[in-house]
Amino acid sequence: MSANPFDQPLNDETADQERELLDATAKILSIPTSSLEYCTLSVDETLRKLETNGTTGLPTVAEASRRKLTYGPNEIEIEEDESLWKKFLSSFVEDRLILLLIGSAVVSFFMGNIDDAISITLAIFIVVSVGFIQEYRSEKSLEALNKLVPAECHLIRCGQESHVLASNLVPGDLVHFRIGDRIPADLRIIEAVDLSIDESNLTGECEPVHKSSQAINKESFNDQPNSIIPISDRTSIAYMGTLVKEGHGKGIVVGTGKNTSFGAVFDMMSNIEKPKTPLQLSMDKLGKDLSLFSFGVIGLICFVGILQGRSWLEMFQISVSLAVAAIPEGLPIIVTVTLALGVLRMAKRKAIVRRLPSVETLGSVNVICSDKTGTLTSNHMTASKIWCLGSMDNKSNVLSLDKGKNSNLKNYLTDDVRETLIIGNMCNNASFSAEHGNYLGNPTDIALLEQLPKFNMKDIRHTVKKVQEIPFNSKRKFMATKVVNPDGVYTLYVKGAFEKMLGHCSHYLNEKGKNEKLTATQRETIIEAANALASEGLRTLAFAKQLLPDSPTLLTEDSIDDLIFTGLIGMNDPPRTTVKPAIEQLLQGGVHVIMITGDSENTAVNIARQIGIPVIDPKLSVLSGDRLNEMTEDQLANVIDHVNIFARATPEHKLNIVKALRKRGDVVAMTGDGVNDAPALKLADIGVSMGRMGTDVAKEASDMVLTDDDFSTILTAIEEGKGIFNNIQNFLTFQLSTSIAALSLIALSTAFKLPNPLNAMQILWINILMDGPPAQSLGVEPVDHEVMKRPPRKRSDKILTSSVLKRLVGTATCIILGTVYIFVKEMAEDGVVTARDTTMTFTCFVFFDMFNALACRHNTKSIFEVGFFVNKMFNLAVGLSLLGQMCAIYIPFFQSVFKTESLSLGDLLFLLLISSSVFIFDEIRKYWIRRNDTDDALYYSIV
Ligand SMILES: Nc1ncnc2c1ncn2[C@@H]1O[C@H](COP(=O)(O)OP(=O)(O)OP(=O)(O)O)[C@@H](O)[C@H]1O
Ligand SMILES: [Ca+2]
Repeated sequence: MSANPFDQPLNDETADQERELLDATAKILSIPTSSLEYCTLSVDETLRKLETNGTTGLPTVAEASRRKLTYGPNEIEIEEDESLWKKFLSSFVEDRLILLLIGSAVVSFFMGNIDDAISITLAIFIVVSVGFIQEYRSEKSLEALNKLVPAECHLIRCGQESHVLASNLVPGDLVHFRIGDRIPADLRIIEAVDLSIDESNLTGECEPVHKSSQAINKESFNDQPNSIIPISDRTSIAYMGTLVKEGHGKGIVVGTGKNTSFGAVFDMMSNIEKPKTPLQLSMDKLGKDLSLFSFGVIGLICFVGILQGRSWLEMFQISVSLAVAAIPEGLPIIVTVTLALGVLRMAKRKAIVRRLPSVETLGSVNVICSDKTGTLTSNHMTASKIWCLGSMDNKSNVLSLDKGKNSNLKNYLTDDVRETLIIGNMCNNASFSAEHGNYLGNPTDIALLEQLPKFNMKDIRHTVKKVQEIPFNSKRKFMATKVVNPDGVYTLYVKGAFEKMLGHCSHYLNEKGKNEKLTATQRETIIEAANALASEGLRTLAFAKQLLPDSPTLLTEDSIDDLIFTGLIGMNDPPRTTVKPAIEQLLQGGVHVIMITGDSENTAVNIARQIGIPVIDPKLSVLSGDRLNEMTEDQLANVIDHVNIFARATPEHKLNIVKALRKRGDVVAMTGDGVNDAPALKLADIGVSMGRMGTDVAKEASDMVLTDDDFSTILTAIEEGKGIFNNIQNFLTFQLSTSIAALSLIALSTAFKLPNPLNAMQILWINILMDGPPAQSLGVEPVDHEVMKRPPRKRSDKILTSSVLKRLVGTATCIILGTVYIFVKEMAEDGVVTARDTTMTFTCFVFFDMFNALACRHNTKSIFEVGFFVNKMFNLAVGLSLLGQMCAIYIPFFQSVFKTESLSLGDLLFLLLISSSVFIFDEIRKYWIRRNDTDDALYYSIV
């Protein structure tokens, strides 16, 4: 186990890619930016130079607006690098098959087949346009994804503190940041408490960098090239986009938007193509395999055709069009568009996917690990009970604070209660925002400040001087502040988890304000009282203090000892209302739900029971951090099956639990909001963070952000994920069956020495239907809510399962038989192939295709059950396709292009009758599957 879970390398592959990138970034970062200048200036010099104030920020709003005009908003824009036209034109030459088609048009032209030349040119234009529009859409929707989570920050301007969008910042602004925040601009740090910042996304250095307000001595970097201080040595600068891993501080904005180091690298990053998702990769591979196969078949057809003495130009045209049609070149694009549209749909349902591959993984999740505070509960703390040893002496005697906002509890203010409240006040970093009319900061801290008025007490932090702070973090589980009173007396105030604190307490404060030695029985009483509070689901904090001789020595974590215990406060943080039903549904769908919390065992068990996480026997189902420390990874993997709750977990424990689960082959989703969740969020197959109350660090580490902070949104996301996967399977069935049918049709007619049933133009039209709108519309089929009742898909499961293949071959056979029947029947009537014959065959194939598309809208459910009107885009696409087909048959211009002629209404009806067979057969198949309810019905293997 590594001491610092943040610096564990998470993935070797990405590490390699990152390294490459970083070499390039290093170059860019050596270009001077404002941070280079300001890191060597003192705090005062910085303030003077930027004409701002270190406590109140910029003096006037007007000044801020003026600067915004000069420097622009604090945003990094991506510039469009190529014009649309250029992109469109280049797509003609990028595809080799299209080039071949153009070649064949040119050849036709010179051979005097002007008709053909025009038709093929037109077809090429349509094929390329449809492809281009789809690709453009996919790009646009991917771009839209990047804008979904805007950055925010704590700004102090004209003495007012507020929470604003980071884009509002201008140079000279004063900002406040704390553990878990993302730095909103390049800042010159003017105040730092135990501050370390993770700059790995800028420098690649995993170890967080310790930062302070100390100016850098320029002289010591004279040996560097151009005497430039390396970016990682500017320790008085906090860079935009980096993450606060420890402590808190204040800084003055010195660079915004493009004038930041992040802005400089971002420009470069935006030109780098995103890695493809596993699904996209496997689609690419499938596409390649199919191409190879099709080329083989087409080559054979062409060869046999020429041997039979057919016109080589005709064979060439047919082959190339067949290649265009049979090769599902649109497949990867449709997959991307489907993923991207799905992701946008999820965004509307409040789940923002930050990494596309997660969508595929969502359907396979079989374990959800969730942190408690802030995820299952809302992290809106209210101090609800207070207990002090002196005034209340046994555990059942507690002072309840939930008596309404205006209640007066002054009469209960014994000395130990007062001191406990004072510690809660002193050992506190929340601040009041006049603009918002409430406190900003850590919810625990806020809850403590909100109690003061009930006792007629005031925030007295301004009356003392804070000299040192050991900030709270999840590993330490306490916070300490050292202050000096006006009379020169130093006092240490400590608050934190009671297990951590009690060991360091030697005395307690009695109700009269006297220190007394703690006896063993009294310790027991404190533990009992703490457990009693926790068993009610309250988050329990202990409070203690110590008078220090006026020693200037710096306090360390280990030197804290010999404290005076004053009391306990139980905080209420009820579960979110939507959590319980969500967990119920998850359990029903075969997903194992585990709570991992930094809170105590009793609190965790109480909350778990409230939200329906099964805790049958607390001895077996609950594991605490201490016991986790003693276990090896294998032991952990063994017990994890029956453990539902991990309590008093550190960030490292959270990470190890996820690791152990993944090692067993589970597909793990981890949900969390805090800095303590970040490493686990990153390691999980899907990290899910809370968008509103969650920290930036957690959001940064996660794959998905829930914008409404609602745990149950995960259900929606999983549902969409499963739905998207089904849709991809469906349009794959559609595309491949059409492709196989077209290919086989030409192959058969060649083999049996029949004339070609479809000409080149017709094949290209079919290609547009198959690769274009109808296929795409299958990708946006609304989710069937029943997917949630099915078990998760296995990670290793292929997208083309054997049942998909069976269905595909069956459908293709049906289409081939029907079309061949029409062709042979029409031909037999007059013995020669006329325009009417091919028109009939062509129309028959197109009708088949449309019925096939209809059947492919669902893999197991009857369309009558799914409903004909739920997928509007599908109806539109099919409607337009049919309209197009009618144009091809009845409009003279297109008749000459497609070499068709008008059909009678009777003909059309007859064709509809024949082609509906593919739909009817598939309905029968669905009925049969559902009646037998075989594994096939699930389409997936059971986990
Ligand atoms: N601001 C704070 N100051 C001092 N102690 C705190 C503070 N916040 C929390 N604690 C104590 O530390 C404990 C653990 O907190 P931690 O952040 O590790 O997890 P958590 O937020 O309680 O739970 P979860 O991991 O479910 O979010 C809390 O139970 C509480 O006793
Ligand atoms: Ca949390």
